[in-house]
Amino acid sequence: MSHSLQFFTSTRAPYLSLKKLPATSYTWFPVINFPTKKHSLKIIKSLSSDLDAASSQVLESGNGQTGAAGFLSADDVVAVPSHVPSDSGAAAGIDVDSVTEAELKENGFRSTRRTKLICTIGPATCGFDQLEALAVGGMNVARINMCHGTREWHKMVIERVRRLNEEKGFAVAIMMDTEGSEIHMGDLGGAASAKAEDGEIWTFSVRAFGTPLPERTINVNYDGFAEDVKVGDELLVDGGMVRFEVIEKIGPDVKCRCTDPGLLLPRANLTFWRDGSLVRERNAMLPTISSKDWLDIDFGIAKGVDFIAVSFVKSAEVINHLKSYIAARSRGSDIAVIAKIESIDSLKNLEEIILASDGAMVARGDLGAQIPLEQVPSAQRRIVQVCRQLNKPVIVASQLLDSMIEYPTPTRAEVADVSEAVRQRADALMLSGESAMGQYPDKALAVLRSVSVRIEKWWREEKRHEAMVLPDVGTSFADSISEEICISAAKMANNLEVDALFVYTKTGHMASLLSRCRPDCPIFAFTTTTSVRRRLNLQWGLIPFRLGFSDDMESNLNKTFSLLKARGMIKSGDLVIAVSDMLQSIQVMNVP
Ligand SMILES: Nc1ncnc2c1ncn2[C@@H]1O[C@H](COP(=O)(O)OP(=O)(O)OP(=O)(O)O)[C@@H](O)[C@H]1O
Ligand SMILES: CC(=O)C(=O)O
Ligand SMILES: [K+]
Ligand SMILES: [Mg+2]
Repeated sequence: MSHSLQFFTSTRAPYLSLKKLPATSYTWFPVINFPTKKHSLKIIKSLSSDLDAASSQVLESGNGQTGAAGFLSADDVVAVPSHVPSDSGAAAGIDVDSVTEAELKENGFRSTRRTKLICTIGPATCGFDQLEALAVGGMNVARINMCHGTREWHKMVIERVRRLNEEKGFAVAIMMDTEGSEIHMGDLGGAASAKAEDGEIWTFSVRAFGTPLPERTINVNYDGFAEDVKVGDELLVDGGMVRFEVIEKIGPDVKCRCTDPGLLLPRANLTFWRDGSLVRERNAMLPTISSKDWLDIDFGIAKGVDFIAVSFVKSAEVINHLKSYIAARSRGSDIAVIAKIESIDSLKNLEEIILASDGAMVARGDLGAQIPLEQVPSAQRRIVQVCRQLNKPVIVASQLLDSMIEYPTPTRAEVADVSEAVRQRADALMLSGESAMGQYPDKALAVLRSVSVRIEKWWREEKRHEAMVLPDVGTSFADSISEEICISAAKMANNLEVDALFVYTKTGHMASLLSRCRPDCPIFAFTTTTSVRRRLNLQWGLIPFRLGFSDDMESNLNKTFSLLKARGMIKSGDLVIAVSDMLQSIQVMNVP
């Protein structure tokens, strides 16, 4: 197969494009930014081996710096494979993914994206190439939702993400999201969806049916359902996507009339309301972590997932319990526990839950089914603020770009919602159905990316940061020193307009303290293990590198400078502030 080489013009410069290859496997490099003549030739040659003779002659005569026989000039942009094999991190002694590297080289430090992006993986994105496209598009964390799919399927996704990291140098972390034991519908007997029309009578039942299910019948997972509901209650599917009114109870069957028609999806969440409030009968006693969840958690520990997100957390106790369970089972590797805030109880006990957790998720889908919708934005704002104060990463999730499940562009309202989450400086934004089963997963990710970068830039330029009181979160004197160092270093970085903050951290703690300050410049976080590197990938503004380093900061810095310089990621004269876990000091220096 030969690939044709094309020029097409844009407002900026002529671009070279490689046809017949998926655009996602390429990174666009401006020619002037090729770090060395040797580097550019290597890239060009590795491409040209696939090109037809005429095009490859053109390319082989080019050196990328001075123009190729009149074809390449300093403003041209060429596509290069987004992973250049000879550039692999391990060989060079430092691991960073090729996408971040290209972004740093192309746009400079200031323009790198600070907000992290999470994609829920589903049927639309579980192929290796699809996962790679998401990683190239900026996915920092892949989420698997244990509500859906089989264990075999989850295993396959985890293995593919790990292989992607190993082969292509990414640090995509894996988040496993538990099912939880709230009330939900069954799987619709295998159907992808079912349409409920206005006025139709449907039966909700706890009885076990064979497949196919009787017509207009829905299974409910909670045995006490028929006893707890009353005639006249309102039954909300997925927080109001479809509504029913309970008209009759016949033993285990509950007959309901559809009052708001819509699409029923498998395993959709169910809530029932009486006199305008959510009814919480015995179901409030259901365990947060069900027996099925414990099996899933064992699976997650065995597979070494990076994060476990716990659905419908009600108290700090369940988080503490899970953390000690993980500590006992997975010696050495520590899996971070994320509390999903999606119930009334979790809002009541917010501070203590977040304090006990390693991070939180504003799970707006279910939250909006439990509290009035108009209260969701203020709850989001409060959760983001508490997390930042307590130094825990926070994720804003659900319906960010819901219309993109079906359409290639977002609504203006969705863009405004994403902008607000970025403006609140949440650590991460999450795609759900948009990436799991939508038509345009890559486009949705690209929207999150471009809106994040734009809003972050605007906010930096306008210097509009909300000054937030950052209380002392350390429990020891040494912790307090680290906090003070990070707060001072971030302030100095802003005032001196430095190019980057460097942090050398074994556990990642010092990096998170710097991230909490949300400085203007990016934070290069150097850590010794790949697992800490992956975990740091959830936190605002951190560019995680894996690097072997010692307690001698002088030699660490020299090593870092020479490695990053060799790869064109920093240059002589760049102003850097360095802090470390080992040495409690702040160093300000120009790259030699
Ligand atoms: N592994 C999967 N297999 C099939 N479909 C999936 C999978 N993961 C997600 N989906 C689809 O994407 C939709 C949105 O995903 P999402 O993770 O938000 O689930 P959810 O059912 O809304 O539950 P949750 O409240 O836990 O987020 C789901 O309703 C489902 O249709
Ligand atoms: C993400 C999730 O669980 C929710 O929004 O409900
Ligand atoms: K879930
Ligand atoms: Mg939920």
